Amino acid sequence: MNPSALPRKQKIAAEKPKEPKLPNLEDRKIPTFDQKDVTVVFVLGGPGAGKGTQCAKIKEDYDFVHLSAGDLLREEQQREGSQYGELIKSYIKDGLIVPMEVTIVLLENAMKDAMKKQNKSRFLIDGFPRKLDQAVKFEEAVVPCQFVLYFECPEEVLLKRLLKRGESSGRIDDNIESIKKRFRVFADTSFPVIEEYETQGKVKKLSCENSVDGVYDEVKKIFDNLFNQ
Ligand SMILES: Nc1ncnc2c1ncn2[C@@H]1O[C@H](COP(=O)(O)OP(=O)(O)O)[C@@H](O)[C@H]1O
Ligand SMILES: O=c1ccn([C@@H]2O[C@H](COP(=O)(O)OP(=O)(O)O)[C@@H](O)[C@H]2O)c(=O)[nH]1
Ligand SMILES: [Mg+2]
Repeated sequence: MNPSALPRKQKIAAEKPKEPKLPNLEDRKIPTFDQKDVTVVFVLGGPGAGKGTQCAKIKEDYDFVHLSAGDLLREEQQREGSQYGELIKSYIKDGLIVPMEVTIVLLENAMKDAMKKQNKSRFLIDGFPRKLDQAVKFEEAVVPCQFVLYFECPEEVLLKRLLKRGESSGRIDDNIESIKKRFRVFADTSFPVIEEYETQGKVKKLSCENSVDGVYDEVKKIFDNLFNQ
């Protein structure tokens, strides 16, 4: 149908939705928080490595707040009236990395909220940063991380776990097509973040092939050394 034949209201709906305006972080050169007051641990690993599972256990034992970047993005995607809903959905489905401005603002707001309402100062940031520029910007604008907890895992183990999780997660990216894209993005874009932190001597690497409790025993060795229970 010729769009000029449509009444005005329908014409607008037929147009491609405009890209939403992103928060501007360019001028944010001074971190919001001082590293002396706020502890951030980045928890990284391929999709399905067990980041969320282990963070749920750590937060119980060591008084951390668990902030999953993926969960915050999914919440924002579903929030009524969000200008980023469509954008987030399409990036997640394709396993791509949502523009960092959106994720950083969601994380920073969640941190402020937990500090104010729960008086917390220790944060596990799960599944972020997934790209070098995100790591640089977060440390510049929010707070530098103390260290990176990296769960190493072969792809065949990750694949098995994700397909199993997909039976009940309802996630639009726990299907074979999206999983393959996520593996590619992890290897090409996210792994360099871990390599960069390795050069800074900040990575604590663990295998995640053991049972949940077996992996957690290794996690505990690291956290017992650093934090009071
Ligand atoms: N050590 C483990 N052994 C077996 N299955 C695990 C282990 N850790 C997590 N899982 C399962 O694998 C899936 C992915 O774990 P999850 O914590 O969601 O990983 P991530 O957040 O890294 O994607 C979940 O279904 C979880 O129950
Ligand atoms: O900092 C982030 C974290 C997540 N994501 C998106 O959210 C998806 C799911 O991330 P999550 O960490 O929840 O997946 P997991 O690794 O836990 O399976 C990713 O594939 C990305 O599309 C993103 O864009 N930026
Ligand atoms: Mg997760």
